[in-house]
Amino acid sequence: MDIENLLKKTKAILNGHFLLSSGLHSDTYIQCAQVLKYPKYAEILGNLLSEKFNEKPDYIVSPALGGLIIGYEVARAFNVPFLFTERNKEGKMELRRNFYIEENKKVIIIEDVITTGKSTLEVVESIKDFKPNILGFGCIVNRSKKEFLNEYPIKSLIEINAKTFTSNECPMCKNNIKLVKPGSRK
Ligand SMILES: O=P(O)(O)OC[C@H]1O[C@H](OP(=O)(O)OP(=O)(O)O)[C@H](O)[C@@H]1O
Ligand SMILES: O=C(O)c1cc(=O)[nH]c(=O)[nH]1
Repeated sequence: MDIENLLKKTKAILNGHFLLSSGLHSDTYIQCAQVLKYPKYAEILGNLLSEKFNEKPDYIVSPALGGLIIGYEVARAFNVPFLFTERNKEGKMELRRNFYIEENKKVIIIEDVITTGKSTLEVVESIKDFKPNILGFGCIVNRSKKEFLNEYPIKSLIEINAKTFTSNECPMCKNNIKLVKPGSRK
């Protein structure tokens, strides 16, 4: 499947001036909710992402909100439980809702987009007390230009090389283009 074409066709690739989860600015934003709003595409993307891993996990874990749909579809493809983390009032990522992982279980963390990897590593931190055996990270779009995050492999359906800027060096800020914040991080 041509993933770039699918993202374009579903209008998931946006151009403008965006504040990313990491605080960086970019002229490109991949709004995966636009492609994932079609259940058939979500299922196909989940299947394709599951095929990138050669070991079956015991659990898929994703951060809310962006990771929910694709994480669920990858879990469905593997036929394993899907757990999600969410932020508490202080903004700290937590596993809630009585979710737990038995010790030494194989876990894959699934995201919609990885830019800096900060959110993914917050998921790792939030489940570390369960001593998981993390097989790797998966995402629809890898913007990080990395194949590994810490020691773990990043498997993606597409790598997109979109530029990011700090607010000081952002050319869109200099041109007074309105800044849009699509994500949910406070
Ligand atoms: O690799 P990073 O630099 O951490 O950026 C990627 C993260 O940003 C987005 O989430 P966001 O925090 O915007 O929240 P949302 O998914 O709830 O909208 C996305 O869903 C990833 O989780
Ligand atoms: O870094 C982010 O926050 C981010 C970038 C992107 O292209 N899409 C997204 O959902 N989040």
